Amino acid sequence: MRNAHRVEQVRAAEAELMARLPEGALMQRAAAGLAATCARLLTRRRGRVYGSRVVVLAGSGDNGGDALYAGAVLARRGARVSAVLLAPERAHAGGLAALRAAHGQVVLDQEVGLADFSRADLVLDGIVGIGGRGGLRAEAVPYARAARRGTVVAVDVPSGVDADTGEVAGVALRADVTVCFGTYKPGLLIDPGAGYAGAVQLVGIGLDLPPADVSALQHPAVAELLPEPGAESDKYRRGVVGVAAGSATYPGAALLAVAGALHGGAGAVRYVGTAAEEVVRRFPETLVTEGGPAGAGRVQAWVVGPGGGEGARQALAEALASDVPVLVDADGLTELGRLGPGALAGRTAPTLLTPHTGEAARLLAGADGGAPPPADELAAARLATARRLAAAYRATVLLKGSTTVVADPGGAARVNPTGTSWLATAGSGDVLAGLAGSLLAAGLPVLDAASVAAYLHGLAGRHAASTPGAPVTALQVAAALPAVWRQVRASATADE
Ligand SMILES: NC(=O)C1=CN([C@@H]2O[C@H](COP(=O)(O)OP(=O)(O)OC[C@H]3O[C@@H](n4cnc5c(N)ncnc54)[C@H](O)[C@@H]3O)[C@@H](O)[C@H]2O)[C@@H](O)CC1
Ligand SMILES: [K+]
Repeated sequence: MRNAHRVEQVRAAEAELMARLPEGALMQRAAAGLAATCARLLTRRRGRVYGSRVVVLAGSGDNGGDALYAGAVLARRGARVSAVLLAPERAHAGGLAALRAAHGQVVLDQEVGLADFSRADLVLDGIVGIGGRGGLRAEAVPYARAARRGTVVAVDVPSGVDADTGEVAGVALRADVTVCFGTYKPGLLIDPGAGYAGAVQLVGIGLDLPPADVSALQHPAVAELLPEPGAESDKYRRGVVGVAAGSATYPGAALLAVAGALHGGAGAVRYVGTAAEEVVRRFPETLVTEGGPAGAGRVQAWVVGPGGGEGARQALAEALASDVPVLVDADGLTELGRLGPGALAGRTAPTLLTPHTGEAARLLAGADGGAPPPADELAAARLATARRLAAAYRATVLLKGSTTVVADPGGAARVNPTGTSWLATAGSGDVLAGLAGSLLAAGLPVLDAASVAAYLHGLAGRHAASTPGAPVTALQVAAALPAVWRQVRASATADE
């Protein structure tokens, strides 16, 4: 599990540790870790550190201090290091002195700085870290825009990315590698910020941290959560997932949701809706029932809404009246947006909403009574949007898109690290809904079911795309689920 903490949590932990350590010790730890990563990258790129060109972009705070100290270490190993000071009168005094003592150059002319930047083997972005507010200031913008040939290493966070949210106001430095200190920051895991961070490496500095603000699953945690049948399990004990999906207009959604559900670990899939004939023809193992969820017999979770069309309203009402977890997707979300949060008020079991940003906009409008906010604004503030919806509907929300975010009404949040743009294909959301519903029926808590589903779905998208090396269909994503399930399980066995 990758755990990320907000700036205020990091600051509190740092203050507590600094009080027990000699002055500057923490910065030395950070700078040493940073310099070690830079040396590795230079060695990989040029065979050695000696003689390589390194540019340090140093802002006015401690982030610049880290970068200057790391620059000094590289200069002592023979790198030709120049530091571009973006606020010369406020540059970190200790870091600057260390760099000068190691015979590093200081550049004050922007033209020269930009030329150095463009031809450096390695650039250290120490303009601003967790103390950054708002977008990059004007003097730093040319560096974010300039062409460059070398590797950019961001110090703690790419400058211009909001550490708490991943939001980017204006331009930001695009890094190949980000070396962060003490803990991951949410902004390194959530797009658009995650897209600027490149590969993220964590350097421990000994912080004693509270529970994470946001976390991202990795293989071992997913492997532990995957449901596994015990010796006693029959199909009913393993859980039955009910899928109310598809309509005369969209029969395909039924097939795709069932395909996802069949691979999610529930013991059986019960389909209700108008596409029963097609479903059984394609997936004979599916149980089918005429009518709606109310008359369908006992299930352990409902999936309602994919391709639901005109029947979505009734199916939603019947599923929500049950006392089992309900996943609401697609047309079900449109209906829920019309009804507002009151429709979930009487629920005794968890509800999971799986909107993309357009559906999220309609849900927010349903909660606030206003006009739907622009979907691109919601996409740019993914964490805040998911949390806002979770709070308004008192439901767990899986907000789909580039970096899928899952937020619980209690405040816990997970971000999905396996996403891929291959999943932006018709019907892929139906597969995800079925998969997550199946994990709910198998007994996973709702935050786990949602985040494990997003994780497997992302891996399956990558797997399916890599096999033909071409665009994938949603059915191919569903078909890849067993392979990625095995891959995750195998990695856990290898770790044991
Ligand atoms: N506090 C600590 O103990 C440690 C801090 N460390 C480093 O210190 C950083 C935090 O240092 P600071 O609190 O000094 O903050 P930063 O260095 O991140 O930024 C604050 C400075 O940048 C300026 N600034 C704010 N927004 C800006 C913007 N948009 N564009 C340009 N300049 C802007 C501010 O005027 C201020 O001078 C961390 O990110 C990390 O790199 C590490 O050395 C580890 C230990
Ligand atoms: K930075």
